[in-house]
Amino acid sequence: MQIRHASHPADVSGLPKAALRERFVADALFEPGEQVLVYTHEDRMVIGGVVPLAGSPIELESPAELRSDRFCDRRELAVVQLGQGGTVTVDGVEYTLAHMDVLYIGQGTLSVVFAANGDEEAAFYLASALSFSGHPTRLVRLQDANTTQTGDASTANRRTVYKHIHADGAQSDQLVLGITALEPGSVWNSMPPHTHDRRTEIYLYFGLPEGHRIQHVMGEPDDTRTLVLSDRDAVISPSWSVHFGSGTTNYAFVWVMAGENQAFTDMDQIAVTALA
Ligand SMILES: O=C(O)C(=O)C[C@H](O)C(=O)CO
Ligand SMILES: [Zn+2]
Repeated sequence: MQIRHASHPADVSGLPKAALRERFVADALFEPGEQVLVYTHEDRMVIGGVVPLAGSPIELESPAELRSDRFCDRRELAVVQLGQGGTVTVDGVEYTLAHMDVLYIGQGTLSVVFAANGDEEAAFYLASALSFSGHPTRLVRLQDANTTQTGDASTANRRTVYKHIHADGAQSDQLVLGITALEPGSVWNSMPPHTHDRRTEIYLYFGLPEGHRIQHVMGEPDDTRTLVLSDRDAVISPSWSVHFGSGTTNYAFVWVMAGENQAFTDMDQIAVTALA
């Protein structure tokens, strides 16, 4: 498992671009036939990818760094289907996840097995936080997620925000998770920008066609840094950092938060004119 340390904003300001990427970007998460995990000390979140091949299920392993027999001994886990479909079997109960469906798996779960469904591509994105009170495992299909339309085509930020795991949806200890999808012609996410000093947030961009890129912006509002990201790259946003970006076409991303509270609207809005 890769380990990323927590960062102070003053250290990040002058980091060379390669070091900035090493600290905050997680790429190559989706390797055929493998489980890839990244641990960040920012709110002790873990993200990763599992890509089972047809006929070869993958059982979630607990990395040595967690010092726990099973991955969910002290953790809750969210699984998002980024591919076409696949199944997740949680303590013997099988759930089928279609594209953009999310499965919440509670702390105390003993076994999690990922499998492909025939020839469909199964690409499971994993996001986890510490948890000490096992909430029930729950499948939230895309069509059952809380849905909000926001932004405007005239400012190229028309988008749909789907919330799967949140205070009024699937219950969790810390995780708040959803998916935002930009409409054709709209490219700006999370615009106008915000911070939330009470929560870390991680974005995983997907649905970006071949040949396109995302310009992701992080850093303190008056000292921003830019990262060029590709399809299925993730980027860690410490609680002090803005997190917004623009694509060369429309795209979607999974956002997941953990920390002090679960109030989605607890954001400190930042005027576009205050960015530097
Ligand atoms: O496009 C958006 O706006 C978002 O998706 C914002 C994220 O959900 C977020 O940053 C929540 O704190
Ligand atoms: Zn946010």
